[in-house]
Amino acid sequence: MTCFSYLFSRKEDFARKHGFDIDDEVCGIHDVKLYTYKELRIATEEFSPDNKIGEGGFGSVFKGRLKDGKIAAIKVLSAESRQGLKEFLTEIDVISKIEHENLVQLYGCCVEGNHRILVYNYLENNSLAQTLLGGRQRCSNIQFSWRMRFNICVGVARGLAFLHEEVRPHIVHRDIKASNILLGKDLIPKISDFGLAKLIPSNMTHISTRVAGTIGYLAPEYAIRGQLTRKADIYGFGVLLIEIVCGRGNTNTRLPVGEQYLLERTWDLYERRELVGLVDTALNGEFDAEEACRFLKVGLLCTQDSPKLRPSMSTVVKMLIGEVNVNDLKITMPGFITDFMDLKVKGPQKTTKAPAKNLIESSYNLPSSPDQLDTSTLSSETSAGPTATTFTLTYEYDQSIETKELSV
Ligand SMILES: Nc1ncnc2c1ncn2[C@@H]1O[C@H](COP(=O)(O)OP(=O)(O)OP(=O)(O)O)[C@@H](O)[C@H]1O
Repeated sequence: MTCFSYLFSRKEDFARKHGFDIDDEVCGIHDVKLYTYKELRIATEEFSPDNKIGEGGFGSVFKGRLKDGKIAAIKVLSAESRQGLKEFLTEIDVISKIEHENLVQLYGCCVEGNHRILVYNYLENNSLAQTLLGGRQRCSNIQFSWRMRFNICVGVARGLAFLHEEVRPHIVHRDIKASNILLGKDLIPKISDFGLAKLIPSNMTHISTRVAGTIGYLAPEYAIRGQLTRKADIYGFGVLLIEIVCGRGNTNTRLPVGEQYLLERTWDLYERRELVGLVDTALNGEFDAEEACRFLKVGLLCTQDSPKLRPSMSTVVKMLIGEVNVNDLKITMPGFITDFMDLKVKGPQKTTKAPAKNLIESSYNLPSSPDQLDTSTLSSETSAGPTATTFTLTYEYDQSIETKELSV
């Protein structure tokens, strides 16, 4: 495959040569690596379906070989950014400078014309959703031993701790889930899609659909009151941690009632002191029971209803590796999104309704009417920046329905 990669050290030369509109301010952003559309077209063989490796809410993802020989995952954002070029490049500049063993590396982007394309380090072993949790649709034969799962959980925790506590300003990922954990050749886990929220225009439905689509990972205070803090990511991490130990997704309606919702089941077995019974049977008993139960307890600590009670990610890392003892800690009941509140998430073009039965028992103290919803704390710690997501919360009473719109 022929391939080209132009990296101009000066954006002015690049813009002049390719005829796109870069003003003086944009030219000040010198660190972002820019790819031409032509190079990416060649790298992906005209964005051939044969090179398409996935489709997410943000758009299609292609595999391609860049001019320098590197294999890349090329993510074509499906709508023009609502941001100006300068804001877009500023965000890309921030994201591409974030480097950590457990984060997917963003190489650069293409911003020619209306195109907004992100170029990432390619990871050959798919996501946890497609492998460990893929069920019958698994696209790999990797056998995840206990030691591998241990390393994956600790790696993801380290990556998230880095985003939360070391990157300045802190980054709230917003969408921690199994499909956003990719595995490299050596099975080192890498978190993808961090920092993307700010790049997405308000007229894209993705931010709205992703809330509905990943509801099993959604912290109740985020789903219900739009409070987005690092604690919402920690909740998502807790769900993921339990999934990895149990080898199953958080919701499986084909299982008998009582076993369908993983978090509910984990709490139930914790109270009965039978946590070990949850560990993935595919391990054939070959695991360290003390470690596995510790991981499940950490998962429960992370998903407690009160965000304040959830440990920080750096503490989670210490708990997982045994530097902080979790056995003496009191664990309170997980927060679930409730059955009687139907969460609808609305975008300007489309309204998406979450399936009614993804909602389970609640310990969450909901306001009794939409008017009592607390909107004062929206995005209180949203270092990933504001977005234009509108939630429509629908309250269903006996005969009537009331709605309240929240902008996050
Ligand atoms: N850096 C990468 N290396 C290898 N494959 C990737 C990479 N990034 C994405 N993919 C593939 O593309 C698929 C789609 O990724 P994308 O992040 O766009 O969506 P998603 O995480 O599946 O869903 P959502 O957008 O709702 O979060 C992934 O499941 C993965 O198979």
